[in-house]
Amino acid sequence: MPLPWVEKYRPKSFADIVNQEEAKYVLASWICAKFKAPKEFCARWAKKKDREITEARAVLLAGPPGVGKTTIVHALAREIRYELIELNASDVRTAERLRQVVGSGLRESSLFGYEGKIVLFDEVDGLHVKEDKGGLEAIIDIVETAKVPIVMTANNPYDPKFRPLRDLSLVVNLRRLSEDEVVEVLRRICVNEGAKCEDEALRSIAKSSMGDLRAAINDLQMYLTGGRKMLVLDDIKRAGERNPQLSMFEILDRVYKARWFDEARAVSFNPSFDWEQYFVWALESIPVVYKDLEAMSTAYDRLSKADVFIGRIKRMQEWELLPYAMELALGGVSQIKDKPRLPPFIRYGFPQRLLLLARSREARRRRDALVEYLAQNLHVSKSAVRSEILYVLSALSKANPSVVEKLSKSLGISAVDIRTLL
Ligand SMILES: Nc1ncnc2c1ncn2[C@@H]1O[C@H](COP(=O)(O)OP(=O)(O)OP(=O)(O)O)[C@@H](O)[C@H]1O
Repeated sequence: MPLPWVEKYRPKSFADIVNQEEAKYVLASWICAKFKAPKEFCARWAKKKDREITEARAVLLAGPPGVGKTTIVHALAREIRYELIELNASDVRTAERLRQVVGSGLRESSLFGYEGKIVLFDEVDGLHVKEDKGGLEAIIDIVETAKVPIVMTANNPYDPKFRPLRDLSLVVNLRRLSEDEVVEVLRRICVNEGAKCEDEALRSIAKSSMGDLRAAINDLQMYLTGGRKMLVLDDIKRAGERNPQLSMFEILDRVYKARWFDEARAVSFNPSFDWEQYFVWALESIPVVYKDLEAMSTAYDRLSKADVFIGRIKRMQEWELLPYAMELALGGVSQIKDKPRLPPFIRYGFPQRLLLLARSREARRRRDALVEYLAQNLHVSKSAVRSEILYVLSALSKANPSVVEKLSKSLGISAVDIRTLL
């Protein structure tokens, strides 16, 4: 599977982040005033001296989607060589778990030689004040007591429910990117991918992204899937028309807009059709296309039946069953009784699953490093760690959570790192 370009081109340093200078200066000034940070970094970026900034307990980055809120914190952690502890609304949902993760995570030193830790609460506005009351209170509690930098992000922090959190934090607004800025980033990606992209085509993508760089990059990747090296305005206008090298965007469009069963099934005969990718995309596109619950559930039902076939095919290597799976996954998803009228332009999104896989790469890398570390120190093989020791540890730690703490002390590994393994 290709790496999503939003991850591939996620800026690694402050300098690479496009046009959020004010936010960079404020964040850097805050970090440099209150925490340990490299001199060169502070000399370049810490330009603000206002007390409001240098004394704030936490920073709340606010702004529309896809303008770099999460990216700026990742880049900051890298610049100051801090370990990033990233949490989102679902982690925060149970206050207990939050305390566990953040509490011990902040106490112990890290296995990987970082200078410190920085906590990112991503999308705090994803919290529901009623259901997640404990979560919001826990964040406030942590902001009030923590000794490490805490940064939060939100699309809309002005909701009254966040008042207490807002009062404790320095709110930094990130700007929506201009059309020219988006075009500039897209142009650089085209050059890097060795693709010739017409300026007008990039401008058209930028226009419809409305300042959301993530959406624009996803769109560009969709237009250039399958190793295409050329993009002209006509491609964008024509998306959906016949073309032998179909992008996933076009494949989905053809499947959903097919007028009869055979037309949908015929999409699989196209040389660029990749059924494994199609499954991932179809799974997330169904609710985008079918707003009607009945239609949505029928489509999911057919896709799940196709998936049962795929499971059997993989287990028993009975490839002759593949046509049945394809009929269900293509014709079945497309031809639905009383099918609702579809809009002329459907905005398919890049599958979150692929994005998550890319994002969790770092977590997987760490897990591997830890398994190796345990294997070496306990003088057993890595597979023994994975198949036996982790299992025993997980059972023991459920019965008695202090086991993890003890192990953490005797091996000198952070308890959080151990917990990620269990
Ligand atoms: N200012 C920027 N400069 C360079 N790239 C950016 C910028 N903003 C966004 N991007 C690109 O868009 C992707 C998404 O950005 P990011 O996840 O930081 O957005 P966000 O503001 O946190 O959005 P959301 O609120 O939806 O989480 C990044 O991986 C990066 O490729």
